[in-house]
Amino acid sequence: MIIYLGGNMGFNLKLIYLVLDGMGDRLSDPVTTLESAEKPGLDFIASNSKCGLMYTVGKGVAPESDEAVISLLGYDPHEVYTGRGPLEALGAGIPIKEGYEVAFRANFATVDSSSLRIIDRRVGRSLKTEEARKLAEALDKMELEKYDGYVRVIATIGHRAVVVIGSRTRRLSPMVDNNDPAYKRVGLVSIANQSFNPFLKEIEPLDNSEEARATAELANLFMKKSIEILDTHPVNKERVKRGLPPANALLLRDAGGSFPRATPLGEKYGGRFTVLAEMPVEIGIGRAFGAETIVMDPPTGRPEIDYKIRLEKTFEALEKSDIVYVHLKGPDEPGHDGDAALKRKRIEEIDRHYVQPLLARLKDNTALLVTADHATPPSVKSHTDDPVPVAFYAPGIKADGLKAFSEKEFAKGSLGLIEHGWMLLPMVVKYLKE
Ligand SMILES: O=C(O)[C@H](O)COP(=O)(O)O
Repeated sequence: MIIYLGGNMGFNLKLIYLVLDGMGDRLSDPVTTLESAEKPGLDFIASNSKCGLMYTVGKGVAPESDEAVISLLGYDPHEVYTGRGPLEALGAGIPIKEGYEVAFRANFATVDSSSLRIIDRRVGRSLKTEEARKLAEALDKMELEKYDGYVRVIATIGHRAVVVIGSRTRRLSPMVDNNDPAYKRVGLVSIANQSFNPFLKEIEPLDNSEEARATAELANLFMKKSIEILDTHPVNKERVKRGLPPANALLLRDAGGSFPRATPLGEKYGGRFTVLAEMPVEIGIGRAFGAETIVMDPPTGRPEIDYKIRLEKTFEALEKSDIVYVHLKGPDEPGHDGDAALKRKRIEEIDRHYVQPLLARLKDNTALLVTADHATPPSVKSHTDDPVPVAFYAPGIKADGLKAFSEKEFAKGSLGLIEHGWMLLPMVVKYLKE
């Protein structure tokens, strides 16, 4: 990975780029989570910034986080994207052999093992990372009967995992469908389905190549064998005894067989670029795009401690960087679960323990850009294509003086409606260098 070590090329201001995962709701929601939350820090930013709304990838696209984050970093995902699987693999520290291996993002899930009906795509969010590790170990290095095939399975955080399907002798292809019906594959990109038939699908090749056919066959072989092994695994037996759902299948999505080839972040913006991330996919993006990438431990459930650590790391990184991108997962999960009260609490926690103390310490050599990678409205329980709020605060900037940090209020902002997330950062960097 290339990390740009060049000096600060003309930055007059440094930048903290704060992205709150899934923070936005629907513009059409009667009251959005942001509107109902107590968040004096974000509201201060709203009244002292230039504000607007932004489609993070484009109108009509309900993006997954990875394509949205790539876009927020200033790259058109249609040009550089190679699938989420390899980014998750890079985040988990797994190399992939381009041409002979295909990586998928995977979810441990609960299914009815005879009908293959999906009971819960995330094992009720009750699977501990330690349990997932044991289950993954039972599947990892599985040999497949065809095409000299084999599998790597690595658990990452909670129910999340990476699955790599490989062949020792045959070339494989990422052009295969998801077996996870919650995401529709369009080319290499996946789009969240707002409703779907809850059954595990067979993986289909997406083109007529031998490589795609072989990859789909190997993935389906793995699926069958993995359900047999998981269903009777002691971790699952123990979970069922305790009244918990078993993690007895893996949902695969977002196959990819290579890493993005793009100008590294530091070189693109002519400065030192750091990414602070807690989830494997954002860690993978930081690494794939050549940023200095700082891994934050997953949240412990004690926000006052977790955000204090994140804040310290932000300021440490700022010492050595021109741009520090900080990705906080907080609001996204309760959005997916339709839990509006918890989403509100997550935003309030970030405000109290991260944003307010950050504002108190912000020096006049630093600007702040705050937005979300997509909306995850509790009213929909999935990502949507709604535009998200974006605020740019810089010392001395002519602010819009908006009353609150919210979707509807930001529709009045001077930044207007930004059509693509990738337009934002180049514009901001130009300002930082003026
Ligand atoms: O939480 C995650 O990993 C993703 O952002 C959402 O993925 P999911 O729909 O599989 O929960």
